[in-house]
Amino acid sequence: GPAPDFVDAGRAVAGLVVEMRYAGADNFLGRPVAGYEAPVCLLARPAARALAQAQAALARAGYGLKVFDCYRPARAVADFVRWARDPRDQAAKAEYYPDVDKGDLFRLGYVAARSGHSRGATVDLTLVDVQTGREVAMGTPFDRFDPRSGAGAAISPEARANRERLAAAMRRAGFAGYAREWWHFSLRNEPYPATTFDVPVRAP
Ligand SMILES: C[C@@H](N)C(=O)N[C@H](C)C(=O)O
Ligand SMILES: [Zn+2]
Repeated sequence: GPAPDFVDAGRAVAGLVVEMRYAGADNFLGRPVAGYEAPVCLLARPAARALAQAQAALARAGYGLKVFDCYRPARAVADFVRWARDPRDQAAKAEYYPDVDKGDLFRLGYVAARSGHSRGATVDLTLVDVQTGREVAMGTPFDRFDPRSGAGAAISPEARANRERLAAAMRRAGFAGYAREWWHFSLRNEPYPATTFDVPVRAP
């Protein structure tokens, strides 16, 4: 199909912290994921623009955004699916899915077999304190596949306020959250609502 109009959000969004977890080994597979050839955050142009709006609004309150995943090629999702079918490989279980069977991650909605990330307008992200550069408390770490990562979980008042601050900024910029994962947001008005892309993640 035609090449999507993706931009490097690390360049397009002033102050954005980029930590592409699936390009390295610190993720729920415990190894780099297929299709991530460079640790860059690619997003469809209107999604990058909306992210810049959220980042600018948060900056006025002393916060910034750190992204963990952006555009995700279809081959990366296929890698997730293959990995989930191999019960012998549990390298990252203790850190990422201590209380769920890896074979249930799709059925429980923690990982999608057809992901909005592959359309280039979905991001996984958290808040950082601009002064210290440190991530704020969110109750659970990114990609902890557990009910405590979802809406209505019993977490500290501080973590609840931080989740709400992130969600409010993203909402105002045009993104919708996801009830099971505090870090996952999709642009409501997607430029490619019906296209799953598979071009690898490379520095543009
Ligand atoms: C795997 C996790 N970071 C995520 O993005 N989950 C949603 C459901 C997805 O895979 O689209
Ligand atoms: Zn996500």
